[in-house]
Amino acid sequence: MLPKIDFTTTAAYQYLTDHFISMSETDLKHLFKDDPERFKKFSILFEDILFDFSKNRIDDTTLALLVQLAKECKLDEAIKAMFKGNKINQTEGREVLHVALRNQSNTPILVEGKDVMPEVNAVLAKMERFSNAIISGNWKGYTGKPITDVVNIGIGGSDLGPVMVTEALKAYKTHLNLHFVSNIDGTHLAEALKLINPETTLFLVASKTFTTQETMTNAHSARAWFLDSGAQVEDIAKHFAALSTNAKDVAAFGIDTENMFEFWDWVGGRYSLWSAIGLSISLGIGYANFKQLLAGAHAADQHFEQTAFEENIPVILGLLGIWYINFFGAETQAILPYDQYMHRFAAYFQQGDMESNGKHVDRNGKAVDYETGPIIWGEPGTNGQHAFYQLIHQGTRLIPCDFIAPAQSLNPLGNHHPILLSNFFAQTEALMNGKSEETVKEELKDSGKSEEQIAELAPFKVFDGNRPTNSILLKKITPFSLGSLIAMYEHKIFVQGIIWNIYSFDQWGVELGKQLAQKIQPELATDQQINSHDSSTNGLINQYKNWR
Ligand SMILES: O=P(O)(O)OC[C@H]1O[C@@H](O)[C@@H](O)[C@@H](O)[C@@H]1O
Repeated sequence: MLPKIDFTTTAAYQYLTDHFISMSETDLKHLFKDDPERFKKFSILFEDILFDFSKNRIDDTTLALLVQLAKECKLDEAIKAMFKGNKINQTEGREVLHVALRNQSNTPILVEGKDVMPEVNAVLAKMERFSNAIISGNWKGYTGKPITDVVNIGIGGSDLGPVMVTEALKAYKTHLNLHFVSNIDGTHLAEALKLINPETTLFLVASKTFTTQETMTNAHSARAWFLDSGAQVEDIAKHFAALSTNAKDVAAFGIDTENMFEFWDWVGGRYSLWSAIGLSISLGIGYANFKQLLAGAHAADQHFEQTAFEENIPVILGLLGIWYINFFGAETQAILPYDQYMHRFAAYFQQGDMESNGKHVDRNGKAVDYETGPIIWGEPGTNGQHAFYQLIHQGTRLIPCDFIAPAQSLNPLGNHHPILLSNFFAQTEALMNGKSEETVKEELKDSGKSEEQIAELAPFKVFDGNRPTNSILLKKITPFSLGSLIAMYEHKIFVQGIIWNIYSFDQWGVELGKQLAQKIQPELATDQQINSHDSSTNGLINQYKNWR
C-alpha cells in the first residue's frame, strides 16, 4: 500500500512556504552571478542525456527542502512498492508494472507470488518472430503478396504511445508504412483506407479492454472493408492481429488467438507502449530497435530506483513541478522539443500526465485543498516561437518550460541544425535574463528614435525574465535515449502523484462522458425531438436532427 500523507502538513512544506517568500523575490540571473558552480551543481549527466535544471528559481536550500518533502512523503517507500509489484493502483486493485515490461535484467518480478518475467519474455519473443516475418516478407497476405502497410486501430494509450514513438524514431523506419486510426470520426478510417490495399495490409486492433467503442467500431468497419474487397472470412487470420488483455472478446471478433499479443491488467493503458501495444513500433522500426527502446527505459528505471533523490532526474523533475505548481501557482507545464520527429511528445504526455494526475480526491478519499496535475502542452521548436512564445516571454503567467533537443541531427542538412540549436540555447537564456528597460532604451536610441518615441515604446519591449526552464540535451535521438527520456517523464508523474497523495493509475474521470454518450446514441436513432436533457443539450440535439 502507498503511504497516505498530506504533504501540506509536513515540516518541509512549512519550511518551503517560508523559503518561497524570499525565493519569489530572487532573480535567477543573480543566482548565476553569485555562484559560478551553479550549472555544475544543478545539472545531471545520465548516459547520453544532459539534464540541466540550473535555470530554475531554486537555490541549495530549495533543493534540500524539496528532497526533504519527498522523504517525508515516503517517496522511497512508494518507489519500492511499485517495483516490487504491490497493488498500488488501489482503486482498481491492480499492480503497476510497466517497469516489468522493460526489465532487461530479467530479475524476477512477482505478482501474487508468480514471476511475470517468463510471460513478458514469451510475448516479446512472439513479437520478434511476428515482426521479422512481416518485415522480411515471409508473411504473405491472402493473395500471396507481402505486407506493405500496417494500420494500428486503437485510441488513448493504445494509440498515442505508438504514434509518438514511431514518429520520433522515423529515421529508423523499416519499409513498412504505418497508419494510425483512433478517432470514431469515420474520416479517420476513411482517409487511411484510401491509402492502402487490402491484399498487402495488416490491421492491428489495439485495445487493452477490447471493448472501447471507438476502437471496436473502427475495427468492425475495417473488417467489413476487407471482406468487401473480395477476401474471405478465413483470410482475416493473415490480415488482422489483436493486442489486448481480453482473449475472449478477441476470439469473438474473429481474430485467431495465434495472432493475439497479450498483455496484462497490471499495465496501465497510458503506460503500455512497452507491451504488446508496441507491436506497431516493432514493425515500424524493427524489433532490435524496439528492444533498444526497452533497454533505454530500463536504464532510466534503474536510475530512478537506485539514485539518491538529489541526483535523480525524475525525482527532481517532479519536485520542480511541485515547487512551481504549489508555491508559485503555475498552472501549466510546457514541453518543447527542438526536434521535428518529436512533434507528438507533448501530446503523448498530455495523456500520460493529465490522465494520471488530474485528480482532486486524495488517497484518503478526501477532496484536496491544493492544486494537483498541471495542464501539459507544447509544440516543437522553432514553430512554437512564432506562435505562443510571446505569452511565455511577456504574458502574466509563470510557465515552467522543458526544452529538449538532440546535439546531433538525424538529417544534417546544411546549417539547419546549428540554427535550430542556437534557438534552443537562446530561448532559455532569454527567458532567464529578459531585457531591462535600460537596455531597451539604449537599443531604441541606437536605432535613431526620439526621446519621446523611446519613452512611448520602451515599456512594450521590456522582458522581465526570471522565467524558469529545464534543458534536456540528448546526444542524439536513438531508440535507447528516447526510451530513457519517456521513462523519466513517466516517473516524474509518479513522483508528483505520491507527493500530492493521489492515485495516479486509475482514470475514472473518463467514464461519465462515455456513459452519457451511450444514453444519447439511441436518442439519435429517430427524428423525434428530444426533451429528456437540460435545454442546452436538448437544443443542440434537436438542431442536429433538423440539419442532418
Ligand atoms: O486500450 P483500451 O482498453 O481500448 O483503452 C483506451 C483508452 O481508453 C480511455 O478511456 C482511457 O481509459 C485510456 O487510459 C485508455 O488508454
